[in-house]
Amino acid sequence: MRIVGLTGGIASGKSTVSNLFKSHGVPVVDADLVARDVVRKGTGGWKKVVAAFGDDIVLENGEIDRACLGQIVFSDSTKRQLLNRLLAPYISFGIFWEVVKLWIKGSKVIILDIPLLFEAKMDQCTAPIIVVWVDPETQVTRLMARDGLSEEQAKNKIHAQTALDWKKTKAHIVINNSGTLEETKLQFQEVLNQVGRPLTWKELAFSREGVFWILVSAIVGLLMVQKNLK
Ligand SMILES: CC(C)(COP(=O)(O)OP(=O)(O)OC[C@H]1O[C@@H](n2cnc3c(N)ncnc32)[C@H](O)[C@@H]1O)[C@@H](O)C(=O)NCCC(=O)NCCS
Ligand SMILES: Nc1ncnc2c1ncn2[C@@H]1O[C@H](COP(=O)(O)OP(=O)(O)OP(=O)(O)O)[C@@H](O)[C@H]1O
Repeated sequence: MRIVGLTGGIASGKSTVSNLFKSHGVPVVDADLVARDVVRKGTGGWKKVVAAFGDDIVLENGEIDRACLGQIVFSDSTKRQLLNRLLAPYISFGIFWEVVKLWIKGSKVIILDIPLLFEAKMDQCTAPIIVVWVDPETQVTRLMARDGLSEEQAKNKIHAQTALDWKKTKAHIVINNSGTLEETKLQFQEVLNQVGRPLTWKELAFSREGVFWILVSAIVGLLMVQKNLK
């Protein structure tokens, strides 16, 4: 199985690119969705977060007030690190489980769309790594427009993440999403070809079929050895 890492900065265009993958039939594990699931009312993650940040971040319906928690953690790095530490085990397990489900289905190539790929050290389990890059001005403008933020709020969120230019240096593939959607789609075609090339032996061995054939070969080998010993 090939697990492709898709990362970037906030509002750099990860979801835009992951939607292109989905529309070409390539399954995507979205870490932001997993991160939402693990703090649903009553879950273990919810309990940890409420115990650490207090009832002020809980809405009347019992769910976490994400906007309020976001305001706290995006302007205070100590609190952000605390939130990351509390949720990391739940998010890692949630991602692992989503990958296992796709493995069981027989998917050979999957995309892991995760903003904190390097910070969570998940870059070690993914290859190739795609970084969706955007120039700093466009990033601020798109983030302000999408989330209705002031320039200061948008910059706070951007600076809460590892620099996008650094992530770019760690990428196997860079998609420059600073231009139009059409320009991004043109780059995407080439990326799709690269991602879809035949699996390596190692990737094949970790696919569902690979494990099946390894097991069959081991059983046949054992039977032959037993037969020869008789
Ligand atoms: C702070 C929270 C409540 C804000 O929720 P909100 O709905 O406003 O934003 P959403 O979850 O859609 O995230 C939007 C983007 O913010 C960025 N972001 C989210 N969490 C973090 C973080 N801890 N550090 C840096 N950037 C982050 C990502 O680029 C993400 O794509 C939420 O992001 C959260 O619970 N974050 C901690 C979990 C986490 O690490 N998520 C990232 C997935 S690995
Ligand atoms: N090439 C483009 N041209 C114009 N707008 C774009 C382009 N790419 C993305 N956008 C817009 O920019 C915003 C951010 O894009 P997107 O949601 O894909 O980013 P993201 O990296 O997934 O964000 P997040 O980190 O918050 O999950 C969206 O409103 C999207 O419609």
